[in-house]
Order: sequence, then structure tokens, then C-alpha cells
Amino acid sequence: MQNPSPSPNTITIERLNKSYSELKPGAGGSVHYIIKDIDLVVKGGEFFVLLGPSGCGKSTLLNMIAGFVSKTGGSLRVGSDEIDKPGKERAVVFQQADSSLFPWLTVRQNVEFGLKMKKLPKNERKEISDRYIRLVGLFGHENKFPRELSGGMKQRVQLARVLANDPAILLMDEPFGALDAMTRRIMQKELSQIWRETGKTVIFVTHDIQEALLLGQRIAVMSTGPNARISSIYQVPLAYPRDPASTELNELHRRIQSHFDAELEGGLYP
Ligand SMILES: Nc1ncnc2c1ncn2[C@@H]1O[C@H](COP(=O)(O)OP(=O)(O)OP(=O)(O)O)[C@@H](O)[C@H]1O
Repeated sequence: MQNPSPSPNTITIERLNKSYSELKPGAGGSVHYIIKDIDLVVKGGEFFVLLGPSGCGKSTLLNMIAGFVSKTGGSLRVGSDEIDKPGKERAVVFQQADSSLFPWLTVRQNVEFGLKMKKLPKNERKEISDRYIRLVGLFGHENKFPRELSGGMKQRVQLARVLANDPAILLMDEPFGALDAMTRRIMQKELSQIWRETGKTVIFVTHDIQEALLLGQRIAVMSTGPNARISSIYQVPLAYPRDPASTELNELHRRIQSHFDAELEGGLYP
């Protein structure tokens, strides 16, 4: 029997390379690769975490999947389609909400922006924005402008706006990295619940092992660059919602931490 076509939300990466240098492969001399020969399949509906030391190439890989950064070699597909530009099925949540929110629009107008572009009627837009504004805990703040919000609140607006557009694939680049510990924990819980309710594919970049373990079904550890690759993938066979104090979670934490430390030592002192 032939291989069935992948689910439309499956991301398939084969021998993917990225170099920012001018020198093209095959032109003689050596090419400086940021990431080299990455093979990976993220299944439709999966919560997949990319974990790695600072500067290893996590954002580069995520931006390539988003279609913002071009590849140097290899293949990158969503379903059966090769990715060469952004697509409406993929949405990105960045670490800093500031650069993505429109400062001249209120919370509600920001959340409804994509819906307005899609020309949804006003009552439908209101229904959807109400739902996601409530979900991220911003009910009562709808008429505020971004400048009137805290960093955590702005990040929630960004998340509500992305979710309101209902993308099949969420690409999240350290989305909670700038938040205080308490807000971060609340957001992790909300995201995990949203993912379980909606069945979206999530690729989540972090360098926080605990965060990776609370959220991910699988955790890929990237090696230090250049020539970064995925050095190991850990399954996290723990039920949700996860208890950060559980013995199983802490045992996995220890395993991943020692792997991570070895990667760092290898990268810093090759
Ligand atoms: N536009 C660019 N031109 C040249 N080099 C770049 C460019 N963007 C990123 N890099 C380099 O690629 C490497 C990987 O960067 P990237 O931002 O993907 O790492 P990261 O793992 O996401 O880091 P962090 O966790 O610190 O955000 C770094 O060495 C960086 O300097």
C-alpha cells in the first residue's frame, strides 16, 4: 500500500539547511550553516516543543516554517505543500507583543483586525472577539489601547488575536519569555487548555525545560550552532494538566537538563 497523504496540518521537514552567508553551496569553499540537515515530522494536532540554547537557531527554524525566512536547502512542507511563503493556516506568536499590536487600535479592534479583513459581519466579529478576550482574561479591558496595558496583558491580546483568526497551526517563539512567573504560569495553563480543546498543531520554542515539560507531547533538543541539528527527541507520556511537582516530570527534567548541559559544554568547548 502507498503512503497515505499527510494530514493537512502535518509539518514535514527533510534535510533542511539554512545559511545566511553569501557563499552558495557548491560554489567552492565552506558554507557557514546555522542549521544543517534537520529531519522532523510534526504531526497534525501535536504540541511540539523546540528546546535549545540561546543562538542555536530555534527562531530561524520557526521563521522558516512560518515562511518568513527562506531555506538554503532541503524540503519543508505543510501537508503536501512546499512552504515558500507565509500562509493563513500558520500564525506566529512572538516574544514581544509590542511589535505586533497596532497601537492606534483598542484591544477589541486589535483582536478583530483579521476578522475585519475577512469581512466578517460585525455581530460575528463581536461574538468571536468576546470569546477570546474572555479566554485570555481580558474581559473589561476591551476598550483600552496597548499603551494602557502591562506587558503580560499585551501578550494576551496578541494571543487572542491569533486565536480569533483560528489558524490550524500555531508557531510560538518564546511567547511567555518576557512575562513574570505568575502570569507565565497562567498563560501556559490557558494555552494548554486551548490546544486540548481545539486540536491545533503547535510548535513552541523555549529554552525553559520546565515550560517544555508542562506543555509538550514531544520535546526536541537542538544542539548548539553552527550546523545545529535536533540531537534528541523526548516523549512526554504524562497526562494534562501536568503537575510541575510530580516525580515523573522532575525525573524527565533531570534527564533533559543533563543532555542540555552536555550540549552546552560540547558547543562551548568543542
Ligand atoms: N538575518 C540574519 N543574518 C545573519 N545571521 C543571522 C540572522 N538571523 C539570525 N542569525 C544568526 O543565526 C543564529 C541563530 O539565531 P536564532 O535567532 O535562530 O537563534 P535562537 O536559538 O532562536 O536564539 P535565542 O534563544 O537567543 O532567541 C545566530 O548565530 C544568529 O546570529
